[in-house]
Amino acid sequence: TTQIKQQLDRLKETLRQYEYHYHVLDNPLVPDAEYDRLMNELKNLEWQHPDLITTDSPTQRVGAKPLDGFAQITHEIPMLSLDNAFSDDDLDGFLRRIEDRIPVKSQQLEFCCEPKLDGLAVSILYVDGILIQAATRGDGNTGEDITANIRTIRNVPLKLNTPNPPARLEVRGEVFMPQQGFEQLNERALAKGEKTFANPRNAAAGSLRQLDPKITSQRPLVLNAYSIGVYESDDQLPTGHFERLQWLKSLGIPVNSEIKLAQGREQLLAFYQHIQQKRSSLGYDIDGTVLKVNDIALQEQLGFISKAPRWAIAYKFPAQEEMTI
Ligand SMILES: Cc1ccc2cc(C(N)=O)cc(O)c2n1
Repeated sequence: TTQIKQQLDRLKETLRQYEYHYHVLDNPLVPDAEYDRLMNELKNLEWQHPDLITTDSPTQRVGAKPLDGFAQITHEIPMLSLDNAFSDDDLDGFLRRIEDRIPVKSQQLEFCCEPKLDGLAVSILYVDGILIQAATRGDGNTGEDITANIRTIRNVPLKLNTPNPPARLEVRGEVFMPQQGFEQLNERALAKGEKTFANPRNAAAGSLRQLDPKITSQRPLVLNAYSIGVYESDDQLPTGHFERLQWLKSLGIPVNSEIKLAQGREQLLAFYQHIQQKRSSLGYDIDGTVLKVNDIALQEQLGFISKAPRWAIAYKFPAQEEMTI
């Protein structure tokens, strides 16, 4: 069966590369028909040799049966929320509080800037490069085990795209539902006389809280990573947050394409205005931007205020007039 094993490994690795290029690099290598053909070839071969099926196979995204409930998971490192800014003055207060604590003028400081995705924060643990466990943020200290549901999200890799993975890597990110998928889901629900969701965030939350992964698997969910939690490896991580996110992307973890480095107050405001102008054309809901001191050593010096980091701020947009349908 070594012959069969080699054939299975080749098929799995090829499908993983196709998924990486399609979902993470946004640059498909082959037409969907070719991807589907290979996936069916792998499914048939695994059906003939069920004993050779591995948990990281691209065919193993949808769990067998529905759960009775969700187990609780305690986060080794608390998942904290962000302090908010609602005006340029609030942003200036954030910058001043940083300058009060570290001997660096904010004009010289580099920030990692990103759109603030309006979804649910999750934690995904990879051990030796294999997806082992996933949890909701919950109250920041304990969340729900949603591993079976996270596995169904097509842009979440079941195996990291590297020959020497870290012993343990916890990826933190936001799971959201793009607007188009949300509208199609509600149309289908209406047609079937089922309940509709008020907004994409509720739809994403409802989809992740499904006890039956087969239902979650049919929901158009997307993950975008935004930070690293637990990390155990012989290799050091990059010393900047932006560089860490690019490293995650090289491992096959999807990262939002709008994330940029900015230096000083003017460039922060320019990023905020740039994203605000793009907001209606992004294709997914955001409620502002997240601006983080990029240098990890400085983040550690700045630490956290009670529950939110002193080194990051969510600069939110004014509430949009809700469309009354
Ligand atoms: C530390 C932290 C906490 C919550 C976050 C939430 C988002 C988000 N909703 O996009 C992005 C981030 O970079 C975050 N960063």
